[in-house]
Amino acid sequence: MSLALCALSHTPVMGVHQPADDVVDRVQAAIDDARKFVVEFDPELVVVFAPDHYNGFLYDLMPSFCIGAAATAVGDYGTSGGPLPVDGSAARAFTAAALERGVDVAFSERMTVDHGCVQPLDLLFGGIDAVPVVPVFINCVAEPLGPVGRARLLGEAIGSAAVTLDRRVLLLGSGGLSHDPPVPRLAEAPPEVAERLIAGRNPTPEQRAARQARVFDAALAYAAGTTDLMPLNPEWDRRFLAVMASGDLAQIDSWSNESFVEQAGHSSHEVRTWLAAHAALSAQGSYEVRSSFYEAIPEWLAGFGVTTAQPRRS
Ligand SMILES: O=C(O)CCc1cccc(O)c1O
Ligand SMILES: [Fe+2]
Repeated sequence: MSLALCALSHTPVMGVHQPADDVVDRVQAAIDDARKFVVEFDPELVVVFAPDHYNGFLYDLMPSFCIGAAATAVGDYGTSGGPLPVDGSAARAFTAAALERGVDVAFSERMTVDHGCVQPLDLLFGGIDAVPVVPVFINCVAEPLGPVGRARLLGEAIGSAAVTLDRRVLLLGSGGLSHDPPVPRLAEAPPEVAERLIAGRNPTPEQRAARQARVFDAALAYAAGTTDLMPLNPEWDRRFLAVMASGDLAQIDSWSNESFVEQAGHSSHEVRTWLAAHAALSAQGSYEVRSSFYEAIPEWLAGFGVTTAQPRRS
């Protein structure tokens, strides 16, 4: 009956094409601090709210949300691969709680996750084997998306079930903030790309390498200012972080899906993972942000944030 939160951006370009040393040092310090917080909290279960990038969830069947009772990581971008130590009974309890509250979450006994889920586990725990997890997929890229407020309700439902467990549960959000990396979109895709978005599960190593190289190349060009990808939006990012810190999460319900895309890029929808994690934390009562790091890092194609939060001590 104890919750804590860590939310952070993920980016596969980290460690591949680095920004200036002082930026890397500040990010490292923020992650080290978050790791210290997590180690001290000593979670017995980690709920990872994560997006997917057409590795586990494709257009052959695209849910808005999915809770995994068993899961395997694809190991993209050098992140850890293989089976996750999923707590299946917690996953089933969270699913039942969400359904009970009218959030029609999908459920998987064989989920596939990618760097969106695994990078924060690698950064905070040094791998995927350290602590039992429940992966919670939130669709953040595959349009059409439901209204953002639904992610808040999903988080509240899972948090309300998590507080009834007699365990220390870390709520981990992965993604965002403002960013618009070159993720293909079905509406604009030529037939062969559309086919991959619908049915391109398990690419060959060569296909995966080519995709990853395209993202790395885009990052170099973006940092050099030679792309038409939209700029990061630190102002929007700080506004979002302020809402998360305020605890008044329902404010976000009035942010239209179009406004996310226009102001902060298509992949800014990944902040739905932050919203769900904060909403889950609120199930234990009011909370306080313990630490908050933010920096716009074009070299990594990301507005990069790291937040830790805990229930308010009265
Ligand atoms: O592989 C992909 O499709 C996208 C990779 C990617 C790049 C920058 C920021 C992200 O959050 C991200 O996920
Ligand atoms: Fe992402």
